[in-house]
Amino acid sequence: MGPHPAVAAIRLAVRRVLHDLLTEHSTDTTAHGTANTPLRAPAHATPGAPGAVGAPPVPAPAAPPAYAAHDPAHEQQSPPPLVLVACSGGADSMALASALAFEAPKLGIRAGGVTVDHGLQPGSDLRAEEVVLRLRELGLDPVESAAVSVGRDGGPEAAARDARYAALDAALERHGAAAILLGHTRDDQAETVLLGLARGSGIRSLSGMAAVSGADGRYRRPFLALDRQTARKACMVQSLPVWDDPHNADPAYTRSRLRHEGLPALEKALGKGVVEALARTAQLSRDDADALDAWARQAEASVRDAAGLLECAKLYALPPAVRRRILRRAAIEAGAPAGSLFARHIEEVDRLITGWRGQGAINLPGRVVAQRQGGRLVIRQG
Ligand SMILES: Nc1ncnc2c1ncn2[C@@H]1O[C@H](COP(=O)(O)OP(=O)(O)OP(=O)(O)O)[C@@H](O)[C@H]1O
Repeated sequence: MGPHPAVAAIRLAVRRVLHDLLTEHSTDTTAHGTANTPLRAPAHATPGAPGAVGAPPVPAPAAPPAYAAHDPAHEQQSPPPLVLVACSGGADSMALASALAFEAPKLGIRAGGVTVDHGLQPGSDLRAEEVVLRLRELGLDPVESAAVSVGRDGGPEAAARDARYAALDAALERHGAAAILLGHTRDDQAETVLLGLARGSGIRSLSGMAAVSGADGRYRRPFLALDRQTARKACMVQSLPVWDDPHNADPAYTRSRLRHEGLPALEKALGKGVVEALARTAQLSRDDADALDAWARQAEASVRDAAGLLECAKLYALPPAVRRRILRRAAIEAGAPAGSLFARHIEEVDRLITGWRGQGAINLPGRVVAQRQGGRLVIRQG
């Protein structure tokens, strides 16, 4: 008898991502002409992005690729690659850890784990140690807990996230890991899309979280197409103890209110498929945003004069979505911090092009100033 369907689903999701990593690794080393390619190319190509929202179900790979650990000459040259799981001890990342522990050895990949102690609740260090023990029990090695101190920048959620990713980056580098797996699910994706929608800042913020992100694609999200219920069920049937973060239920946090009040209300009004539809929206928006970004990058050269200044008449002729992207890029290049640059800022700069009536300079975050001078748009730090 095969595993429970929920366990099969989490394992398949992780297997796909591990296959992608093996494929990329072998392509990288081939492209760079490395003689001692450490990984054998997989026997099949995985269609679509790893864990991509709305990706068609693919059958389990028939002949899994494997790291060539049996090659003695090779063993001397480099150790097997390492993949880490970022685990809070919650259901999603415990399910992820269990699937990684099961799948990685079959592919000759080493599997480890890291848990971050945010130090935000009394006893969080003890809990982190407990997570470490659980990960070790699953057979992961190396496993560590990383204590961070959470600042205040951008609010409590953003500050905790920044500290967490800094610790995860450091763990990846310290261990020379190929990637870190994160347990974000389709439900998390739906929440992220709604938060983006509420910010009113365009399709990039509707595109939610990417299946692959970070420097060199170091972060992977195998569960983006899986629902939270499946991860919970997989923990239950494998008798994995999970920890419910009280922050997840704390109405002081926007995401928690959305999870416990907003989404249930939407589901009640619009029907059960709303989470899936929002996650699909993320993928479609990401594709659209990528295409528009590429268009803007190409168009940018054609709207600059010989001195590199932006020509207002040429900007005016562009579609607004392309023009605003060029303006945003120019503001960031001039020193405006991307995270503080909102749609309303760019709209104001845009009015220097589309609604010109001699208005003065526009102040942007990061002491950046945008002004129109002699038919040119000048954006620079003041
Ligand atoms: N303290 C932590 N240590 C390590 N990784 C973490 C930690 N908190 C979150 N993560 C990673 O980020 C992912 C998303 O976390 P988040 O808290 O946003 O969602 P969640 O649905 O509550 O996940 P989980 O059920 O795994 O806690 C987790 O699945 C995990 O991979």
